[in-house]
Amino acid sequence: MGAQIDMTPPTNGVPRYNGDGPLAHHLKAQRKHSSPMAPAFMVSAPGKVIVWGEHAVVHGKVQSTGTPSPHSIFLTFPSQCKTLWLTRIVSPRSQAAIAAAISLRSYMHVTTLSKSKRTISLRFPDVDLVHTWDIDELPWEAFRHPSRKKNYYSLVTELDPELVAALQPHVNAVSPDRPEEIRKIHRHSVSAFLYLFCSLAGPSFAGCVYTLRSTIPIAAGLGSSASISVCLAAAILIQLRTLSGPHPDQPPEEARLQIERINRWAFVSEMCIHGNPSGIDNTVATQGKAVVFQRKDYSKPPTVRPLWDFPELPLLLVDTKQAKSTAHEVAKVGRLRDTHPKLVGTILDAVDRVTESAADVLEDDDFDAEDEESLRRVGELMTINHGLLVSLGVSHPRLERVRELVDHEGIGWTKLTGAGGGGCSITLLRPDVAPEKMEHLEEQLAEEGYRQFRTTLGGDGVGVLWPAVLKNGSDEDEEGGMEIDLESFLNAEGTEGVEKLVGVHGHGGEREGWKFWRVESR
Ligand SMILES: Nc1ncnc2c1ncn2[C@@H]1O[C@H](COP(=O)(O)OP(=O)(O)O)[C@@H](O)[C@H]1O
Ligand SMILES: C[C@@](O)(CCOP(=O)(O)O)CC(=O)O
Repeated sequence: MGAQIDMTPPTNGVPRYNGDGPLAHHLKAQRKHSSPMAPAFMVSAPGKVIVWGEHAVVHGKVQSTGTPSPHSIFLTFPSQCKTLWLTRIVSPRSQAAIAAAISLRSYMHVTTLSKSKRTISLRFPDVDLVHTWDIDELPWEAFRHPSRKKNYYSLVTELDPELVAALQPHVNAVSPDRPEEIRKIHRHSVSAFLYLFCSLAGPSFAGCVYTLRSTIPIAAGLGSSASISVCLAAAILIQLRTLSGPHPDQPPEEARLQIERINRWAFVSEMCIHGNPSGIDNTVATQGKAVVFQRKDYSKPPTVRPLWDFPELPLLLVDTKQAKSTAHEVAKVGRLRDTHPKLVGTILDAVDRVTESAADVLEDDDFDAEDEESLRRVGELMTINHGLLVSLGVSHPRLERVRELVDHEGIGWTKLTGAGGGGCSITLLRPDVAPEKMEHLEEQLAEEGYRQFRTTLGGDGVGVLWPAVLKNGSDEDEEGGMEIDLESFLNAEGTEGVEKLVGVHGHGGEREGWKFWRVESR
């Protein structure tokens, strides 16, 4: 039997670790010193990209109108502060899009404090946020009122305004002297944390420090907020011992149940950050792999169909650093469709066909991520989707430049991802690309001011490192591994340093220590 986090009631507020190998060795050593404190542990969750179907998923089979009519519904995208009035055309179904996890991730380190320390701290250096609250001063009365009290398995689909109000003084106490644009970012992260913490924990919860570092660019359409939301939800649920995994022998159904529990609370955190999120980003960040999502009824969240067996594919992600506005690009496509309804309708239908074909190819039993022909089919569908997005007018010269450079080197298949008009592009890399070609491309991109990430598509979702001990190629490996303490985590240099210190992937693939809920069906 493999190592696992034990669900049976523990003695000191964290799951027990039950297994052999370096982690068990480390824990035994800890027990010998009879430390009353729970060991530090880590959680991690990925960002995401939209691979096929953006814009069609918004405009497909619905027509945007400038002003509301009695037949309109109000569609809000609070994250982008945008609103659209959409009038439904009689349509049996809307169009779909596919979003997939990427290997850029957030990492959260959780340290439990000694019993006498009754404080909770957040340390989020990426956004320059540090704050400590006294546990006894949090608004427990409001959150534990019988009419409001939630359980770890509750499905919460909207925020309770009274609870939001009860948290306000504790949110407003953060960073009072910082400029408003920074305070806004801090308010989002802090509200998400406090809402989850007060909903799930209680006044007797152990004092702790939650430290987060992320390798995902913030506000670039790569799901950074969902990724931190999943980390927060997973960390607190683990501390509450409400999760039995992950462990290698776990059946996929059990693993999916566990991640659904995390996903529900990550969605609550996303609501604190975005107001009315679709739920796609947190779903992808929790379960990893990819999802097909479709908006059938605009008054409800989209339907989401997981692609549990989506393969891991090599990807070059390029950030144009060109600011984009999702609202602007969505409205632009809406206007184009109003002017040329049939033509644009046909293009949007074609995008839908591409998405459908992609799902078919990827779900085909014969698909092999190592096989050139299989990759070519997926790549071509990306190229076609990009061409259709160009014809909708949502590309940008900076995005076209990336495509041009990649095509010139013959390195892979490129498309813009997300709203376009700037933002990021993704390139599916051909197998066996000559290293010098890759180097040349990377040099050119760097020279022209692009930020680039070598990543993979369709990787793991939420992961757990319990306790926070990893083999890092040091002498300590023989002793079971190196303990990741708060200081080394905070001092890791840049995103590369974070990856090197705690990344879920080492150079030779997955790193021993990190565990994932395995959701694949084969
Ligand atoms: N590394 C991080 N540390 C702290 N908070 C973060 C981090 N990444 C994202 N966030 C939170 O998520 C918000 C970004 O959400 P959003 O603008 O939708 O970007 P994205 O599209 O990347 O999710 C930030 O304002 C912040 O509150
Ligand atoms: C254009 C659209 O289809 C994707 C927008 O993605 P992003 O804001 O770039 O992550 C809009 C949407 O689906 O809400």
